[in-house]
Amino acid sequence: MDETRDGSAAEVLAVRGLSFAYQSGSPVLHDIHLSVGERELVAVMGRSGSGKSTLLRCIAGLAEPDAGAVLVRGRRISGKERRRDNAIGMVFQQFNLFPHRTVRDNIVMPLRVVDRVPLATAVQVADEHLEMVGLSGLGDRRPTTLSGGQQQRLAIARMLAMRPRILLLDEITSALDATLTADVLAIIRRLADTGLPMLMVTHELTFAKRFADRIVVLHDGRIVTETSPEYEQTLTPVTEMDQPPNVQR
Ligand SMILES: Nc1ncnc2c1ncn2[C@@H]1O[C@H](COP(=O)(O)OP(=O)(O)OP(=O)(O)O)[C@@H](O)[C@H]1O
Repeated sequence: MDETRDGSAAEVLAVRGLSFAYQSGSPVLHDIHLSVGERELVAVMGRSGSGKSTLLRCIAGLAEPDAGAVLVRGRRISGKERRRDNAIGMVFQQFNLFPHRTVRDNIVMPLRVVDRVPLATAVQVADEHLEMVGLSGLGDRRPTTLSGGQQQRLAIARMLAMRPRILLLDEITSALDATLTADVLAIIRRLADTGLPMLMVTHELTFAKRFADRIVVLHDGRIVTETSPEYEQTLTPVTEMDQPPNVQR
């Protein structure tokens, strides 16, 4: 059996020794180790270009690491499997919605095409997920008629409907104002509490401290700090974006 037992029972996602370089350039990620447990929301922070999005893309199977492994509940799975099985869902800063389809169809379509869910079931699942993110009643509208926060919540609902076992969020609130950011992150926090582990890239230290269980800091493709939000002092340099936190490499 293609199985590698390599983590504790509570560990849902484990990244082991992951390294990656784009073909055109020098290495971007170096020997990354991290884990996300049951009901955990882990924030990934770091200055621009430190490798945060690349890390999520490698974990999601959208980029193939040069070394290392990604394990889901202790089982090592290839990038192809991660993409195929919807094991790891990813929501992007750009909402990537279908503008010519209704809000409801934006959820129904991937369910039908990717998971071959019957239409009536897909519609029911879509409406349940719209309600979950506070968008019931808007199913017949076009995404372009929604606010930025509503569009982002639709993108989250669409991914959740695919029932991922882990959710990766790449700067999903960067286009939103502070109030909408807090609204969206409150939904994210509730979902984590219901048992969906998440890894969330963000530049917002205030929100990371408020909503995340742990904060992982990347600098030049290496994890330089892994801490709980209480240890604010170790994170101060990240907000200044001028030097790595003062911790051992
Ligand atoms: N498609 C690509 N081809 C070559 N190099 C890339 C590509 N995408 C990103 N890079 C480089 O990889 C490094 C990490 O980029 P990445 O987007 O992962 O950083 P980031 O921490 O997410 O940045 P930001 O906070 O600005 O989104 C950067 O030096 C970037 O220039």
